[in-house]
Amino acid sequence: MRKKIVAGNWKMNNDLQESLKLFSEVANMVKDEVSNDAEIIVSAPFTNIYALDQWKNGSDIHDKIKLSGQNCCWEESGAYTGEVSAKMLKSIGAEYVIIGHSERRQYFAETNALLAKKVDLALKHELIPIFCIGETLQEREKNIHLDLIKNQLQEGLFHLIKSVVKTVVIAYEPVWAIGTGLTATPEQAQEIHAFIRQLIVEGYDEETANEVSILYGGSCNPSNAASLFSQKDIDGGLIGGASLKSRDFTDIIKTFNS
Ligand SMILES: O=C[C@H](O)COP(=O)(O)O
Repeated sequence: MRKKIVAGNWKMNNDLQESLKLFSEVANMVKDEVSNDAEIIVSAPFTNIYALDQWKNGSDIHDKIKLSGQNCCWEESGAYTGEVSAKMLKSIGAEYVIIGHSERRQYFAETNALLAKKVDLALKHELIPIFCIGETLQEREKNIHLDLIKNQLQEGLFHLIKSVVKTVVIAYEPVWAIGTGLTATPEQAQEIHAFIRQLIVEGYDEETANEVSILYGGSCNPSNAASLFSQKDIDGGLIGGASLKSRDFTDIIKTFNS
């Protein structure tokens, strides 16, 4: 059965002290207020993951919040100045890694073929990829968004065998909704999530499709999370801006209580 997941993507925000403060606030709120079994993930900047893992291990929340990287290199190791490998991430406590976020695709020209290599290395080092897909406004207006999403999955993820693909998390993030306040309506998001699940059925089978968690991302906040997460094929969220405020992030997690 697929997991319910709320993942916070801090992006390039929070220095070390700010990260420790926010993480401990979230951890304490989660401990006191969250009674559901949603998987909670914080995707912090590389530089702060080790310290957050140390803090976590010294606290009583241990496994309640998992750590994630926001990217990893497409190569195992070597002369790639500025890059961080999947193995390095695993060694400092990360259990997940975001791959193919639209900001990486846009600002770093990451292609589906490159992302497929990252997925393979993440899995090799026992990191669960959170594989991001989604269309721009122009692509939606041109009505090519379904083909685009299909390509992103076929080229970036569907090379995996069935037993492996079912362990991966997919995040559907319409680019036009990221950081804009323009959330997809629950119906718009559900339509695409159902389409994604159907593609998994076609590429693999129904059982596999039912195992894969598909998250929604794009201006998700405490006011709209419940209506989004109540959709049949939406298994949680990848949260940007609202994950930078402990109260908002915890309130989003708590929507799985209701
Ligand atoms: O990874 C998170 C997404 O880019 C969503 O960001 P946002 O919640 O700030 O729109």
